[in-house]
Amino acid sequence: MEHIDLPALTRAAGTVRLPGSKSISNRMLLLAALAQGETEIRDLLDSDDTKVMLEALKKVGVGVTVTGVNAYRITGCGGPFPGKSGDLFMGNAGTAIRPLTAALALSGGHYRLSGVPRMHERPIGDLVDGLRQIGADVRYAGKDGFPPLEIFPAAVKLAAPIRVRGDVSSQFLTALLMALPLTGETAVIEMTTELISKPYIEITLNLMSRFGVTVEREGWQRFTLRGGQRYVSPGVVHVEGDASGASYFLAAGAIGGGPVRVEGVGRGSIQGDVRFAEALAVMGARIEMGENWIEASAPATGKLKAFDLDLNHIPDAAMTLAVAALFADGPCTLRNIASWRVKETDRIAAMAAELRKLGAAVEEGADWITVAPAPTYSRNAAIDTYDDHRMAMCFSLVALGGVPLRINDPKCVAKTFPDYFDRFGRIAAPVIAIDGPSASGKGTVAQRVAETLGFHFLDSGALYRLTALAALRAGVALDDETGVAAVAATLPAEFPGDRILLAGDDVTEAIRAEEIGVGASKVAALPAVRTALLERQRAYRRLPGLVADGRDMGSVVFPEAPVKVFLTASAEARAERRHKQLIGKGMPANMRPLLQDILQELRERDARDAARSVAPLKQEEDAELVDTTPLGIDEAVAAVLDIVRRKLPQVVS
Ligand SMILES: Nc1ncnc2c1ncn2[C@@H]1O[C@H](COP(=O)(O)OP(=O)(O)O)[C@@H](O)[C@H]1O
Ligand SMILES: Nc1ccn([C@H]2C[C@H](O)[C@@H](COP(=O)(O)OP(=O)(O)O)O2)c(=O)n1
Repeated sequence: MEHIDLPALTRAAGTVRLPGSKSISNRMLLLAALAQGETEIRDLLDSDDTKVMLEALKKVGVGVTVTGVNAYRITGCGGPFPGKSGDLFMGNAGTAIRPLTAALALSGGHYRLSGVPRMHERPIGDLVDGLRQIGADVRYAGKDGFPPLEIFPAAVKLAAPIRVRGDVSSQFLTALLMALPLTGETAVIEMTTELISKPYIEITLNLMSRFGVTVEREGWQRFTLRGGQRYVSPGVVHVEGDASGASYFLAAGAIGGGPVRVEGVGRGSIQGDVRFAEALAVMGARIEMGENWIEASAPATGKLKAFDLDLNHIPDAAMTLAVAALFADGPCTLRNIASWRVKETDRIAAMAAELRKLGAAVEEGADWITVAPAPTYSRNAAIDTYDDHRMAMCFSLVALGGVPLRINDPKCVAKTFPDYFDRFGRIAAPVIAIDGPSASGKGTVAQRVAETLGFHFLDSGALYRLTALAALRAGVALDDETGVAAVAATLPAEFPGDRILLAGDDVTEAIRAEEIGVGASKVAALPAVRTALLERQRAYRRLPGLVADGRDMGSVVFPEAPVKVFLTASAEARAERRHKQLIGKGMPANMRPLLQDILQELRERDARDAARSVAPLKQEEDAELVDTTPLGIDEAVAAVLDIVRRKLPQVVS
């Protein structure tokens, strides 16, 4: 069985940009397709389900243009689909087949809808019944009540209210609501059973109103769509981040100190799961919220509080609380979570079994679970995930309590969050930041420390050197800020083994040339260049940890680094090292700069790196000074490892 081993972690801090919400992505695609005008959709989720929707829309005559990363222009039909026939493959995308069935049934064409075998086991009968009540001609091509479906043109009549069940899936109601404006007539929907997952209907109503169609609602029983309303493109729309996915990172901030900020959901969010932040606040976590972001930090007291909460409104995100409960100051009870029993797995049973492996005392009932924290937890427990993405994601948080563990079958996160563990590493992997002037030994020491600890290594100077070299090769002047920033943003660099490639060309040696060092120092003074390289550097933060060397590792790129070292040496010692390095490389004496010239150039570079307006080279207040003037390489490495041992005792044995 594949697995991932998470080390004992102590601190989580940083920023995560969330992937787009699946529910919102597919609703927006359909509404944009039915609307009059062009809609620019930004931050669309890149997943199997959205691909299915995009392909289907193209087949029935909707204009789809890719305008950027996760950005599309949808040319709406201003009414029913113009393509009057089509064979549409829906994969296993519930959020595509349900609303499309309704919209196609009202488009006056002949269509077939099918999917993977599992899709043909997922019920759609309540929706088909609803559509048949208004005269739509939808037939089962396989088993009654399930896809595949065949749809024929039919005359629709809306005289009587449409009566549908609400207790199986709220997606049937969503599908009808989104499609009915195609008729142009007044339509009424009445629920025959209690509606579940109301927050999802709120999302539907909210998005419909953004496209100009309002629904009158009497409680959750009766919905009226007045006739004569049409969808009109609102122009540019952004897909919110996935709020359930946000819960892991917010809990990470609450358990691991924080602050952890998620971007893509916030006060303006229309997803019910943002209320997870309220539950964390009940646990004492400090929560801040903006229109489009939420930030979580540990309680001021340092200890999370026990809770007893009804979590019916946030069943998915609530799983995260069951794991956070391990670090609370008393037993925690999660109530009204019966739906856990019928999700990807029986989540109550699965949660109880895996929490017990860690040593927590767990009690469970039909629709509740109580987790009593233990003073210490078993190390290196192997957690099973039951093919349930949320089990894998929640249990990653255990590591932040300083408890190493194994997570089996981690790839199950692909269902909603394929790069979850990379993103988790970007807020939780410890960073050792080593900054200092040229030839202080940063690169040599950082690399050795990384090898000793088994950590990843970032030579940030190499990125500035690559930028300078790439700019020179492209004929871009090194003081052309916009031009060089564009080069930096699209740097075609690769780092196979010990080599460095630029557009496939081996430049490992070329970027070490003195004139490229000077060029690097010049382009590094341009703010737009620094911004262009920022995220690229942060992406190096991965588990089990990172050693990063440069000028602003501790101040700008990884300000939350738990270990910050300022490595320096006298200018004379550094000039001498560079001189020796050149001799060591076999540079002939007649081509070698004189020691005094190296010293002069080094002083000029120090001055430029320290005087620039953005991210100047300086010792941060929380960085420890290591002066290597009197030290050999081994001693310098030992000095840094001593600091790591003191600050991160769990990573050095
Ligand atoms: N503490 C030290 N004592 C002597 N020489 C050193 C020491 N640290 C590094 N060096 C040597 O100095 C040169 C420059 O070191 P490097 O790691 O490239 O510095 P930086 O990355 O800070 O520019 C290398 O040849 C390296 O072997
Ligand atoms: N994090 C960083 C790393 C390097 N730079 C700039 C400043 C340096 O003069 C150049 C080259 O960096 P590099 O670390 O490769 O240079 P040295 O080996 O220390 O001479 O890039 C920076 O501004 N910020």
